[in-house]
Amino acid sequence: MRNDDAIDDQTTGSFTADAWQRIAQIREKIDALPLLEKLSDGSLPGDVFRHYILQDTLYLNHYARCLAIVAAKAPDNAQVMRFLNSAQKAIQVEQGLHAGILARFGVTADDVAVAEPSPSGFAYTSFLMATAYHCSYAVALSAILPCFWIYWDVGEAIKGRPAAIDNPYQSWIDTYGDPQFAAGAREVIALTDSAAAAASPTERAQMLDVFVRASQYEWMFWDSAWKLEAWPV
Ligand SMILES: Cc1ncc(CO)c(N)n1
Ligand SMILES: Cc1ncsc1CCO
Repeated sequence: MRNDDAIDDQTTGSFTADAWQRIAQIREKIDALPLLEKLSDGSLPGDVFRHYILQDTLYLNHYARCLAIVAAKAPDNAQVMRFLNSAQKAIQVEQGLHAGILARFGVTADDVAVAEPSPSGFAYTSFLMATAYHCSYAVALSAILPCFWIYWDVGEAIKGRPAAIDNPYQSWIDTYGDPQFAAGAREVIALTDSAAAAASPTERAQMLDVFVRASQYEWMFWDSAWKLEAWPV
């Protein structure tokens, strides 16, 4: 598979190579999601994408803050700047890509301001926030990694399929298929490996736990959009 080749080059036997292997089943299930198949051929129902993008706007809002917390915990200035830069980019995606798409769907800034997170979205961001605040740099880093890595992987997978003409979701595909997004993900992978190399066995076990949990939430986030998930009461 596409990302497994990239890993073989740079990270064989590393923490991230093991972690990536550990979530192989989750990745297969992500690859099989009808939402992604229909997003890549342009046939995804508008209400599903609208639900997804609105939820993802709330998600990126929290995710940017998690990146800022990770930046604050970083052991050196280069890593502080790396994550402050990512936090900024996440907000730019929210205000650029998402605002443009939401406007097309007739969703206003006021609608976004009062939107409620879905149960799955709320669980994912709550987990990331708690981990970023409460845990060490290495563990927090491992929790935020699947967000980069899985989207890089999905972006590559969609790019590898024949492009649909006039796909209404092309701007989304271009964002995550961008080589710059891939480069950012690779950097975070390398930093996570450095942090893991310096971590105790207990801390490394925690790193793996949060990596797997975040990956489960990545699958749930898409699945919940597909089901237009809302609070049952
Ligand atoms: C839920 C989710 N995970 C990852 C990304 C990639 O940034 C995103 N936009 N949303
Ligand atoms: C992870 C992530 N997702 C959208 S923007 C961003 C930060 C890219 O550096």
